[in-house]
Amino acid sequence: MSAPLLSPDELEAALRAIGAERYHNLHPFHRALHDGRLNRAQVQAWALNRYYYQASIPAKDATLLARLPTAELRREWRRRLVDHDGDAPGTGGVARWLKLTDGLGLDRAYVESLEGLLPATRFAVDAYVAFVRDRSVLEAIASSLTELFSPTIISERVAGMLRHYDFITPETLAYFQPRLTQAPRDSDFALGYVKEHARTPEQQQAVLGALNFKCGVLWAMLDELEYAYVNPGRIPPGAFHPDAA
Ligand SMILES: O=C(O)c1cc(C(=O)O)c2c(n1)C(=O)C(=O)c1cc(C(=O)O)[nH]c1-2
Repeated sequence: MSAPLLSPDELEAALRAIGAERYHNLHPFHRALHDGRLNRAQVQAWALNRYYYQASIPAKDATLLARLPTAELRREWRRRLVDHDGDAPGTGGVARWLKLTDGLGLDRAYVESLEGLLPATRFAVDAYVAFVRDRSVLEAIASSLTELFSPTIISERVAGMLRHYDFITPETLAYFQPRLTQAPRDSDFALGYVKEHARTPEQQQAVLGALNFKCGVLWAMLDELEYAYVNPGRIPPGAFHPDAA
């Protein structure tokens, strides 16, 4: 049966339903991270792997920026590059993420070298960048819509980690504070764009597929963190090893 044409609000409801079912706040590794059930080495592994996601976001936004057809859209999207890369050395989200890995006692050169990444982190992040590069502008914009759900998880994470881990301070979690305003601004824009431009059932299904894909990217990263560092705790050869940190 072919998919029905949804009203813009029905499309939004369908997108939100995907988040409610599939967003990575539901993953057991995140639950353990936020509830204080991980040790310092496991938190280090999470931050080290997430660094690759953070560092790749501006590259994925740059590939999309190049394809946006109007100055208005490019102006809107280029803010994301500045948010992540900053406008001077030591500023921006990626630099703030390195404050987190510093605060956890990881060597900065080791983090930036990407040598300790889990294979699935690399595959998942690279797949996200390739998706945004290769799919339609509509799907590329829709794939950023996980950010609709991130303020809730970020609030939970900051409160939970500060409460449960004595090695975490407000300074090390400074990455997250600006995201609480940046993410809603960005996702409101992306949601408005998608509601306006997904006008056929095929386009709407493509948008929903893009969000499903992106939820899978985030979920797959946590699956391998769980497998490697929690249960059964089988670390792939060459990946970050707590004893070596
Ligand atoms: O902490 C999180 O759980 C979380 C999730 C997401 C997301 O849902 O993709 C992003 C971020 N953080 C984030 O910090 C960020 O800069 C970001 C950019 C994007 C994107 O797809 O363009 N997602 C996310």
